[in-house]
Amino acid sequence: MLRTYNYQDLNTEDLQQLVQRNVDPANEIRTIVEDIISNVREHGDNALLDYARKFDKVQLEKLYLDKAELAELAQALQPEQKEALKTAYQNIYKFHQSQLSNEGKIETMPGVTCWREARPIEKVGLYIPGGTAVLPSTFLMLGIPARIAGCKEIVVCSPPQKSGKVNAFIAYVAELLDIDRIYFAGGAQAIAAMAYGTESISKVDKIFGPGNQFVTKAKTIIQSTTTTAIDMPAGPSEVLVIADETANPIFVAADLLAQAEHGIDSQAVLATTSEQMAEAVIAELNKQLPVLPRAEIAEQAIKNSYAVVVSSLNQAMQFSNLYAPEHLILASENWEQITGDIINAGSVFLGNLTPESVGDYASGTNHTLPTSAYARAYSGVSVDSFVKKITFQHISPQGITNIGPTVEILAELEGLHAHKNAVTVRLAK
Ligand SMILES: NC(=O)c1ccc[n+]([C@@H]2O[C@H](COP(=O)([O-])OP(=O)(O)OC[C@H]3O[C@@H](n4cnc5c(N)ncnc54)[C@H](O)[C@@H]3O)[C@@H](O)[C@H]2O)c1
Ligand SMILES: N[C@H](CO)Cc1c[nH]c[nH+]1
Ligand SMILES: [Zn+2]
Repeated sequence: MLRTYNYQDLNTEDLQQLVQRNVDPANEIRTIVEDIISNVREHGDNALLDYARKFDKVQLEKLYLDKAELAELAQALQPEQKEALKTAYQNIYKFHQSQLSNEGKIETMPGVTCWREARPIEKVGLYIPGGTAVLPSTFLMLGIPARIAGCKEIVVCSPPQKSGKVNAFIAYVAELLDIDRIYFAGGAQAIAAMAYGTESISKVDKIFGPGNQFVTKAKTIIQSTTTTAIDMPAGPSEVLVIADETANPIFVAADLLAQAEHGIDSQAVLATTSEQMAEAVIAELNKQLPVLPRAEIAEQAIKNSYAVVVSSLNQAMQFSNLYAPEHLILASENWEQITGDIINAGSVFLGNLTPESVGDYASGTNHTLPTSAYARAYSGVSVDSFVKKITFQHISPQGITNIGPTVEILAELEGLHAHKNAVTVRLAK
């Protein structure tokens, strides 16, 4: 069920192929998405209504739910469900609030002072996935840092459910976050609407949130064609588990399946130092998978997944750094030996008692993370993602005497005499 490779049999080309995911060689996804984007640009709200009919099978009467409608929907929740969402809210809030740091002022030379201050991005767009599963946890993961950062306008889009509404959990999170409206827009059309604006939806400065291949492709396209920025490419979920002989195969299989159940294009990879462990995990997958309610989805994802047998934890880490997983689980009693070697990963789960699911929901870390090897260069969402850091400098009378001659020489060297003069006129005073 899980393809297994021996690391030592793989050459560099095999490894490169193995770590590739979600490639779109014939540009099929790009072509579909470009067409959706230009349709939304041209037809605005009407295009969104058409796509809701086409992709979400919903005939919408209006494009959003307001605060009163959301509050009414939220009443359907049981007290323990509200409590669970509140606990998650508090933990995520605590962890993200700790990210608000005030950097000190630095005197680079006597009288020359430099510093940075954070300012919120004013208009942000949050995409909350809702195709194969509705994800209120993603709403918390994006809404909390946006609120902590102090963003003025928060536009929220999520695909409409068959009921023509949003689900009660999403409605309750909207209440916790004090959100005024949720727009019914899913997929690439939601991203286009927030990047260009429509009659109802404001154009935003930056779009956040994970999604399927259509959402992710739309984000990467609008990033290069509009002035709207994106958090990162955060596509189909993936996990890489490093397991040695101290791992528990029941836990490892459960962790692989937890990400496999997200979508047929999710990927769950095992890198193990023990052939017996690989066999035991496969036996567990065979037991645990068929009884899952989302077995069909998970089975497809597991077909798209594999195990690699390595000779040491160091070799496992070498492979993991090449793969650059969204989630990395160190299923070993010896995890402390190898954390220092982690170079590329979105979020890391240490030891045998730390399931990835805790990060998905409630430990406090953010679950919006780079996929498809983008963890080589991107970090996951944080409060920093919602602010710009503006640099400041101040030069005192002593400072201009100290730094002025250096700038004059450098400006002269570049042949930029007006630059030099801006210093010279001050030195002459
Ligand atoms: N990386 C992360 O941080 C992270 C976090 C949470 C979820 N995820 C991933 O987000 C994804 C959510 O995907 P989803 O599909 O459930 O929901 P989604 O909201 O991303 O996508 C649903 C929308 O896709 C569009 N769509 C569906 N089929 C289409 C088609 N054939 N052509 C054009 N558009 C189409 C529709 O508009 C639909 O509303 C999953 O893959 C999950 O693994 C990633
Ligand atoms: N694992 C997802 C990120 O890839 C996040 C999530 C939301 N709900 C459950 N899981
Ligand atoms: Zn998950």
